[in-house]
Amino acid sequence: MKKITIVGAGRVGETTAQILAEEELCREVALFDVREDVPEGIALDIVQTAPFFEFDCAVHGSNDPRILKDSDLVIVTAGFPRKPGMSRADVLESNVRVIDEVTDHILAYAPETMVLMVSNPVDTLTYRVAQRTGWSRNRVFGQAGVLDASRMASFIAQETGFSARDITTMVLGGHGDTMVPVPRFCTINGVPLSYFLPEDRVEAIMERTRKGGAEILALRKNSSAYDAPGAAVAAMVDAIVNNRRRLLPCVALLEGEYGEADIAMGVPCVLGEKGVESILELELNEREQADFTQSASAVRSEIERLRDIR
Ligand SMILES: NC(=O)C1=CN([C@@H]2O[C@H](COP(=O)(O)OP(=O)(O)OC[C@H]3O[C@@H](n4cnc5c(N)ncnc54)[C@H](O)[C@@H]3O)[C@@H](O)[C@H]2O)C=CC1
Ligand SMILES: O=C([O-])CC(=O)C(=O)O
Repeated sequence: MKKITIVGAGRVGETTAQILAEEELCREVALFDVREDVPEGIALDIVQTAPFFEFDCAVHGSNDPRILKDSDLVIVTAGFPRKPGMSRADVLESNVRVIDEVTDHILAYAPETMVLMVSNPVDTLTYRVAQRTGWSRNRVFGQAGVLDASRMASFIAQETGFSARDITTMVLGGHGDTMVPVPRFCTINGVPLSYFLPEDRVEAIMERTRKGGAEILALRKNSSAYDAPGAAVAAMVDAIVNNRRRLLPCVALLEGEYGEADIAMGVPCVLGEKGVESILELELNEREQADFTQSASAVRSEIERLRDIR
């Protein structure tokens, strides 16, 4: 992949840019932000780490949206993070305005690109971008489940003492308090989680995962998470640029899968060079499906609020 543009040179945008450059996941990382001079400053700072990390990927920043030209992938991290005590949905109205403006830049300057949404509430804003662009669902998708699954894996690692490298987890649904961790699909090097942990501990880990973003926000105080979010976005980028066809939970537009349509939310997807190549429809048990449906209602109520925003 030649060029990746990150829109929103804030905490998540900067962390992501640094990882993309370090891992040489493209030849050029571009940063766009409305804060005067800031994207140029961040780009310069990242470029100066090149001798340490031994990369020669170019990094540029600008306040001019024409920097989006020729992007193969645009990652959108622009907009307001929530503050302690708020839900992600509480920034919907403020962030829709930002995202509509960003989408118009994408349509004007990068009409051939794929779009990876990060800004919250990510399910509803992914839906908004898909509606406004009219692009096919392989090209417009979002990051949530990769992060939520990594949180769940880290909690399981702490609880069991096993390496996080050996832990595979699955979190579906909307990226909010109704997200759906699925312990039935979690293993430690292929061994089901239930072999190691009793049900009440698994339930506690599921609950901590659902509140994982809020836990960090409460501790960091002036910022929501950005280290693990940046790494999660980079993992998705790696799957795309290397055409790995990884099975990852992504925010995707549903067309009947899991009994839902006209909505974007987290489902297991095959992620490769064309973006979301397909959606895997797992057979959920009764509780998992009920939780997924409840999560879809929460996302749908946000999507309904979009109608009142001009
Ligand atoms: N999907 C996920 O898993 C995660 C999503 N997020 C979300 O990502 C977003 C960014 O979070 P942070 O980086 O911590 O926030 P931040 O406040 O550090 O950065 C946001 C940046 O967006 C820029 N911006 C605002 N309006 C813009 C516009 N019209 N065009 C271009 N840039 C614009 C701001 O100037 C700022 O630099 C938030 O909505 C947050 O909730 C954060 C972590 C994980
Ligand atoms: O908690 C937030 O608002 C940011 C986010 O989405 C996360 O860290 O999961």
